Amino acid sequence: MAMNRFMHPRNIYKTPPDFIQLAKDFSEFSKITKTDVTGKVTIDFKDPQSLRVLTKCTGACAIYPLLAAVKNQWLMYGTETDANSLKVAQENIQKNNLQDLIKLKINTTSSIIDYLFTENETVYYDFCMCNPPFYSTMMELWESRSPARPPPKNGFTGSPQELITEGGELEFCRKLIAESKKYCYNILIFTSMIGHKFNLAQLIDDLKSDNINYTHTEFCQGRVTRWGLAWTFHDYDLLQLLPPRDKPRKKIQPLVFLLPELPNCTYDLASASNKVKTILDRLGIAYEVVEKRGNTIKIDMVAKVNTWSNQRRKRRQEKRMQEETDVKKMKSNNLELNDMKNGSFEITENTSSHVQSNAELVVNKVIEKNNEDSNAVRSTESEQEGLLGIQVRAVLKIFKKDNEILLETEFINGTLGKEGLHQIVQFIKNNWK
Ligand SMILES: C[S@@+](CC[C@H](N)C(=O)[O-])C[C@H]1O[C@@H](n2cnc3c(N)ncnc32)[C@H](O)[C@@H]1O
Repeated sequence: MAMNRFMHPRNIYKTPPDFIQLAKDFSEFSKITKTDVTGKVTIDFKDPQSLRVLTKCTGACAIYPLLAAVKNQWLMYGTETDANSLKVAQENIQKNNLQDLIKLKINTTSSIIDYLFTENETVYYDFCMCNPPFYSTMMELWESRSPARPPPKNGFTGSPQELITEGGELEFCRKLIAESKKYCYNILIFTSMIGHKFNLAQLIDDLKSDNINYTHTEFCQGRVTRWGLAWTFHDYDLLQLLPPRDKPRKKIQPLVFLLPELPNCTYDLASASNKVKTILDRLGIAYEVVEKRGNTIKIDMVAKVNTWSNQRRKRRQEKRMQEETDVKKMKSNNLELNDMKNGSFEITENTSSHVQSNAELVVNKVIEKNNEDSNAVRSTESEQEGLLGIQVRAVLKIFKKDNEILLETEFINGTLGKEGLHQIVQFIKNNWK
């Protein structure tokens, strides 16, 4: 679904770019355009090469300083760690003759804004904007899109250094927040673009718990949604930056479950979260406590194999197989005993198969059938393991409210979708004893 109807009121693409004019101005762009039956000029948004040419004609590097300088004549100061990106950005600035408005500086440190103030602590900026690399690894980049979703309508155009940073955008923005505290008087408003909604929620929690004044918004364009986060340490009304949305989007309420009291256990957060962890261990689901503060514990869990569904069927099957093996053993012992009594021959495994009774044949058939079934279960699991994909990744928030311990779940990604997470929650509920 195109998100254009939720576009920010000041989004410059509210008026779509004029592809006919671009094709006239840039011969390279005219080569990738197509004219449809209605005469509309368009490009293939799924083709990375077409997107690369398009972004080249609208400016990919230092794009925000360029837009701010051209639209508002703001003085912008751009920073970049990648020498090549900095070079291309500098060329863009010169081509547009904006070197008086935009200055660039290479950042050779691991800081984000810290290094800007090492030489001069008395520089002041109205605001800072950050477009962080979104992912922590190439793997996360690919896994960020659930295979359950249709293929992306747009190709990826970012290079690895543009898209990847250690700890992903969450840690990048946390670092920016930490550095912002140090330079709270040098910059009036701090802002960052956020690529993942679950990171926005985490960062908002961080700002809230530090009592920092913040606001956030959504950028909707084409089929992409991104989020913007702004915070300040000054007495500044951030809400005036954001006019209310004319068409509010439906808010998805998180799913919250009551975790009842456990027998022989104190009813508190620690016991409840330990129980959740024990159940996740039992399911072989990897997890990490990502937050522990006050009345809240947050667990980031990643299930790579579906170990929770059909548990009852698997248990019934195992029990039946055990009973059948016991029956078989008993019968074979009886046979052995009879033969010993008759003094005819010693039973070996080979000879016993020749003296199977019909009943045993039936038993063996059932065992064979059951083995087939359990192999089928195993092969599906090993196929799933072979895929090395994520079945369900979610954040489990266990918190105390009004003397009750609650579990709130947030689906992040995974091939089994939200249904997979519901099944895990159901498993937790069934085993809450
Ligand atoms: C998503 S890209 C944005 C590219 C470009 N700044 C723009 O807005 O068009 C993120 C960029 O952040 C750069 N980067 C990563 N760590 C940085 C840091 N500590 N300081 C400045 N830039 C950094 C990366 O090299 C990458 O080019």
